[in-house]
Amino acid sequence: ALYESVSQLPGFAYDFVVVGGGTGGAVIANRLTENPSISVLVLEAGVSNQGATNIEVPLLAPFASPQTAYDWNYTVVPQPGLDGRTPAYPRGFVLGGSSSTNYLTYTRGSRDDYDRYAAISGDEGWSWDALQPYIKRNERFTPPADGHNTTGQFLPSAHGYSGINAVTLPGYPTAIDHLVVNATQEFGDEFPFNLDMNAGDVVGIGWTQETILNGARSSAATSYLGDSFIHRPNLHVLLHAHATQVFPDANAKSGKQIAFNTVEFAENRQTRYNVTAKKEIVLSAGSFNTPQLLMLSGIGNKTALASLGIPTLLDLPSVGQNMSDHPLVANPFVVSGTQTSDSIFENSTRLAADIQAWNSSYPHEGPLVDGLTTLLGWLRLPENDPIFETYPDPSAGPHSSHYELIFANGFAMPGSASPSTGNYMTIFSNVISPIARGSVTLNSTDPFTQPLIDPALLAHPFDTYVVVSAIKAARRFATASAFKGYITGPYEAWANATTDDEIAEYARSTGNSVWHAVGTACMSPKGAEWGVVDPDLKIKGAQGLRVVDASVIPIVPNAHTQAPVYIFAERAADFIKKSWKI
Ligand SMILES: Cc1cc2nc3c(=O)[nH]c(=O)nc-3n(C[C@H](O)[C@H](O)[C@H](O)COP(=O)(O)OP(=O)(O)OC[C@H]3O[C@@H](n4cnc5c(N)ncnc54)[C@H](O)[C@@H]3O)c2cc1C
Repeated sequence: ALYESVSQLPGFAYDFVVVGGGTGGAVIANRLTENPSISVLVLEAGVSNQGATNIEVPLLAPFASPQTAYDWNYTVVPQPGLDGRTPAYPRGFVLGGSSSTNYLTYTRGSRDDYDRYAAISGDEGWSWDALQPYIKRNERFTPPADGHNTTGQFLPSAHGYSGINAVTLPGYPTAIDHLVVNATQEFGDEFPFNLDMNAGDVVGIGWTQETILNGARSSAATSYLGDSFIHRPNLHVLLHAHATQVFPDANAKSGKQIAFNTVEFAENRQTRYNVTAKKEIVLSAGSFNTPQLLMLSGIGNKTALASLGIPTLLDLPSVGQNMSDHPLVANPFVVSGTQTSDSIFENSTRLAADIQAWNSSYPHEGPLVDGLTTLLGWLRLPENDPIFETYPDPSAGPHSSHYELIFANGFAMPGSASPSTGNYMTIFSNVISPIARGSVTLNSTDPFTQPLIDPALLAHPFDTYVVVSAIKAARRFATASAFKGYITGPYEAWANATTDDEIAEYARSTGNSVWHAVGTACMSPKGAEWGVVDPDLKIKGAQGLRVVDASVIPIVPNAHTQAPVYIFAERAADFIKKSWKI
């Protein structure tokens, strides 16, 4: 059942209390309540996902955040790699979390990513091969909204058809689709076509798979907490409930490990309540809010906690550290065609008509049924690139990339307003194998003050080198004969950036994040001196406290991060079921 107010809540003791009804938390809530004798309460700080056009309609995703009622409205600390700028860093403040407001691309990452997680954690169960059943449990591959023939657009055998979260291929043709595919044929050596980047080897450019069902967003809220699950009598989901601290069990016998069983939360940031977890508390508040909640509860770096007057319960210096993220730079081109998203967004009458057409059809129809991109790709620097004489290759392996190119059929530059006229194609160039590491630290003991978020964007010379290489690659790609007569030239902001230094300065002055921060409650081997959680995602030195969200992922993958979070959460649900024999 879904509750809008504490006054409706039937009780204050549950087997499991899940903090955060987002991507990871929704999976846990769903899987644990498959057993009708197990009770679960989800505390979600944010609002309902129902009836929000910018959440439901895929092409409108960029309007769901930042600076909206569905966003935490965070900004980052000044970024030296971005000329000291402080971009907004969106996070979903809504049921479904960031899966309700993200840009819908479904990418799992590479075989190498997961094999590296297995090596880092010392648990073979995190390897690509071992995770296949969990990938399939998450995914329900469905036909695209327009029902077109998808032969040659994906590898059917790599997909799951009976999972919970819907995945599909683009359902409305765009003006650039065949141009991009043709360019991969012309430049096959440097920019090969990849039939399915979700089959283990990401290298190459291919069709974007998206978390969309019949032309509408498929989020953790519409899938794992959808109508067929949220009415389970043993599942209670409370909105506007912001967890402020977790406490040890007052009655627990003092042993080696501290046992946690109480969550304090505030309704609408006001009245505080306590709720008891009879079995476990699961933290799924995301890469920024999970470490914040841990530190507010006395779990973190002892010295840092002491400086804020917080007594330390568990000295875990890795809490909030080790953040890795994907820096993004947008490269818009001016185009001669008029069939771009600009023609929709620059004309309010056209936009209203397209929304009307979307609303009055099911499966939904028209140009709004897809996210911002219908094709994207993952690419490596050349093997003999001179940069590797200075820095060892940080990529996860040969099936992995150093940078990503994303193709958007219109103007898109996060943090900058779109021009009011004209037609564009944007190629994003993103750093996928960053060396820089960022952090989340407490600014205040007030749980409603945002933590200090430092994603360390372009903070390492290697990362800047990669982004410059990626921008130059985007330019080379755009010279394919497929684009002749279509692309008329680079958009003014970067038209004059030609030397490497000028291109780096363009990156610093316009760059942003792809919003994939991970690693702030990193998993490490059992008994390791570093790390925050064991490979079973339990907090080191604690009982009754687990983390299931993006923060446990040790290094940012060759992926937009929702699918990796779903995959981690599916395995985590199995850990919990096994350890409680439920
Ligand atoms: C704008 C944007 C675009 C993105 N685009 C893509 C994309 O196209 N494809 C992709 O794969 N990934 C994308 N991502 C990244 C991806 O969505 C996230 O990595 C993933 O959803 C994170 O899952 P999570 O479970 O860690 O956190 P979330 O899904 O964010 O869930 C955390 C939940 O906890 C709640 N919460 C936080 N603190 C508290 C508290 N103290 N008490 C109670 N509740 C709390 C939050 O409100 C939220 O609901 C994007 C992200 C953003 C923000």
